[in-house]
Amino acid sequence: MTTSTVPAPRPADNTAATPVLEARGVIMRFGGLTAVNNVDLTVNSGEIVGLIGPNGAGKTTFFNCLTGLYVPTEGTVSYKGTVLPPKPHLVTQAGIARTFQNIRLFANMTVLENVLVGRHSRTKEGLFSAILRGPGYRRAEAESREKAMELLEFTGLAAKADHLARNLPYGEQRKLEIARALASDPGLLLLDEPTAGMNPQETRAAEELVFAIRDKGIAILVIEHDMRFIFNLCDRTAVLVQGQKIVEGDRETVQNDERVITAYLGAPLEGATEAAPGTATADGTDSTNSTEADQ
Ligand SMILES: Nc1ncnc2c1ncn2[C@@H]1O[C@H](COP(=O)(O)OP(=O)(O)OP(=O)(O)O)[C@@H](O)[C@H]1O
Repeated sequence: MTTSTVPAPRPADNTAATPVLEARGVIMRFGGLTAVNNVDLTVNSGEIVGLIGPNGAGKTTFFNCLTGLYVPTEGTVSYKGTVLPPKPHLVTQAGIARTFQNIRLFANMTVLENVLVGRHSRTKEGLFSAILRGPGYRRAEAESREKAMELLEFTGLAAKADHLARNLPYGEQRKLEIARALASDPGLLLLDEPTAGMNPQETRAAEELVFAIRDKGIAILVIEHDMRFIFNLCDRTAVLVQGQKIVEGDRETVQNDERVITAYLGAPLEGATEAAPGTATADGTDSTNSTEADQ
């Protein structure tokens, strides 16, 4: 298996780690298809946890269950000990933010405005006031702008605050999505393929950004097909195959697990030399350049 050239920085002190996210027995069925099958997953404070698996394994569906976009057929999702109602705005208010596999920015709004929209769950004024600059907006404007600019500084986008989002290069659009997610002051950030479509330089910058977010005290759960990214970053990685979590553990545990190798190479193994199209191999090489699917 390929080894990383970049040692993974770890939290200075994770001894007082407490569960931030606890998913218990999550099942999501679509008719006769069980896309997520009885998955348990915990993310502790200070952790970066990876979620990997071949295309169609149920990763994004699981994220959608965690964030209230889908109501799980069975199971519970708790944030800091409280079971969450499956409603996206309540999940965001509770402290979970996410990015999507496909970029979902307001293309004709500025970079700053996009972050301000992400802030609306933490202000009384809300989305429309932020867009229309109504009376309530003025009262909260200074504080929200200050916070948004801080986030743009943090993500390296401050110089482009007044640019239209659609004019940003791809890698910066992904950063902006993260800045917008951070604007809701989350305790847990879910990243769905944050490096999809990025070049190696942008991917490396994204790694740095994820570490910096973790160092701010925000726990992270990340879906990625780029195994180098996952194994550089994550304290633990869970592997989903056909909706089931087949293994969870550190890099060595996952990389050496026969079930993971089989899942990525496909069965039967005899004579198999390539991963299925659109998947990443377990040793960290991609079989195609892009694996994005509309979710
Ligand atoms: N809304 C839906 N209705 C019906 N089936 C769905 C729905 N969403 C997802 N599925 C199915 O559930 C399974 C899991 O899909 P999902 O997108 O969660 O996989 P994934 O692991 O995120 O894949 P990828 O890595 O390609 O993004 C697939 O068979 C998919 O077709």
